[in-house]
Amino acid sequence: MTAIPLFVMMVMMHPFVMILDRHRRRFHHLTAKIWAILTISPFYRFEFEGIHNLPSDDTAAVYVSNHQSFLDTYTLLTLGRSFKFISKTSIFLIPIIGWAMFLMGLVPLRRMDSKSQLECLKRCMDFVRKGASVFFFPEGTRSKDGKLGAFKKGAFAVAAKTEALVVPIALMGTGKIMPTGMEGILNSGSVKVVIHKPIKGTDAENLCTESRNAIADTLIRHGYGMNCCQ
Ligand SMILES: CCCCCCCCCCCCCCCC(=O)OC[C@@H](O)COP(=O)(O)O
Repeated sequence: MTAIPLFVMMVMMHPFVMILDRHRRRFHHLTAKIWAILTISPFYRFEFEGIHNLPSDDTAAVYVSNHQSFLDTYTLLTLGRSFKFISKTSIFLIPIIGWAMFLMGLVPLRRMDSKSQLECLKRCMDFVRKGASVFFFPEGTRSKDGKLGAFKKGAFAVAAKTEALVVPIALMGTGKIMPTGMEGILNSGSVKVVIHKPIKGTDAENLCTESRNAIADTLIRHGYGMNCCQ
């Protein structure tokens, strides 16, 4: 159980983090990276392709990826980038993990609540304008069959308004290891993450289509299907 000592360290360092690195909070993301590596390494191999496409950590960007499993966030945390996940509020209620998410500055979202959606997008634009990055799962929920679903436009509206880079990422294999609805089991398997070239633009529709097509191409190349054509 590595989370408790790491969380205590986060709490002790938090005042310094808020004084010295209020928006990106890189110390907390480094702690989360260590926690994620220690938590998943005993269970599955994970590899990254296209690491050279990752903007530097001091470049504000909007990261987007497909969503297959809770293991997606663990795997992405190992990248050590200080991007702020947009997360459904219920995950913030998990002891230690949720508290750490709060200290990291992750963004809560009540998915069915339009006021919360607006508040979430405002917070994301504020983060990006202050040099921090954000991470969206534009499908809004985990895929039940590994196939790519329709993308919501929120992430791309943030990028279009702030003219921040969009970094499309394709995740493969997490849904096989921990399928949606079967969080109690861990099947054997491995994970591959493909980081695509960043995209820039001021048209949210185009940013959405280009990002989804990049991710879809990779999923199709690796034998995953599509649930719908956006
Ligand atoms: C103390 C050690 C450090 C701990 C660091 C913890 C960091 C945890 C980061 C968690 C980020 C969670 C992002 C979740 C995004 C989200 O909310 O996606 C929705 C799906 O998932 C679940 O929805 P559904 O598939 O509809 O059930």
